[in-house]
Amino acid sequence: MQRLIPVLNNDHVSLHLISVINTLLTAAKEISHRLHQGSLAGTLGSTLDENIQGETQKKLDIVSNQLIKNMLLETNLVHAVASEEEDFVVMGNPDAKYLVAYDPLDGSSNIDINGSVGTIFSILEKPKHAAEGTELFLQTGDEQIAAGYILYGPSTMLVLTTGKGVRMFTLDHTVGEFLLTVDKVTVPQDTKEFAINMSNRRYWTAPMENYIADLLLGAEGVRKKNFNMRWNAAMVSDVHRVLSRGGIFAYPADCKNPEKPCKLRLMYEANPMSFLVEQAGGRASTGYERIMSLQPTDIHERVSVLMGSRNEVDMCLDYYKKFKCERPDAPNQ
Ligand SMILES: O=P(O)(O)OC[C@H]1O[C@](O)(COP(=O)(O)O)[C@@H](O)[C@@H]1O
Ligand SMILES: [Mg+2]
Ligand SMILES: [Mg+2]
Repeated sequence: MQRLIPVLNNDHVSLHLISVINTLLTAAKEISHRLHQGSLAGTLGSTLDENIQGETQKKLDIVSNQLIKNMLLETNLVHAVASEEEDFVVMGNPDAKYLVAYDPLDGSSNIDINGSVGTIFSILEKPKHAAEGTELFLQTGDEQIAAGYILYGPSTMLVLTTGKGVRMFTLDHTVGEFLLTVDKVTVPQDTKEFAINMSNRRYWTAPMENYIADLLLGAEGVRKKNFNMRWNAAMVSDVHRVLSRGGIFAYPADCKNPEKPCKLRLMYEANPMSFLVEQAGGRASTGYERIMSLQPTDIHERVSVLMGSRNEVDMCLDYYKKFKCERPDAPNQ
């Protein structure tokens, strides 16, 4: 089985970018180890702090964030980082060209129940025009030069794209290396599986309400087939299932809280996952726009997300065209 670095060398990925990715993996191996130790490592549970988005931080959110940030900045190859757990952009080497946006621990409500969690990352280059701080990161998803996630499940996996398809690697704990296990990830175009938090149903807008209602009618309804539902409450593991066997994953804008119509973050959740899904032949949209075409306005902004099997996402988008309604999210909110 091939190791990560020769695979990236074969793809002509620059040595500096390989080094940045490898540094993320060094941090991920440490996070994986701490997760495996569970309560024994003394790092489970919550802190008394909240992040800038008002969410309670788990101890492992903080530990994972520190590990990734410190290791990336120590390479001297990173110009700046933006993290879910950092209020502001953290500057690194002024002469370096890489920008890394990351969600250090995704699905963190799963930590205390020994469920799957992950780390998501998106790598950009410093823009050609002069920019500082937040402004550096305000680039569309199409500008990403690499993106991926590490899934800490029964095995620890890296799923990576550098714009030449998607590959999956599995951490071999005996040698401490990520080995190539799926060379060309392809999302099946059709599916009978959907992933959405059904408890939000009463807050959905008409397009999603009607789309899911038709899925639930199964073989007796207009879709003429039975659908199954899965929800892990960790985007990494829900999208991993979609990349592995197809499906549609949705966290749409809703009317639950007018101050916060969307849950998932554009820069370090939606964009990197969209890059992977599109590179694997799937589709990623807000319901109205292609996610990777959105012009970000803030590093922590949130966005409506529908992604997965191409034909199923297109079917869902037909409902967005058919059922006109007021959008709870203004574009780019
Ligand atoms: O709790 P809900 O509404 O099911 O939301 C689950 C979603 O929230 C998230 O956990 C948010 O990520 P964080 O844990 O990084 O804040 C996603 O991974 C997941 O898809
Ligand atoms: Mg997350
Ligand atoms: Mg997180």
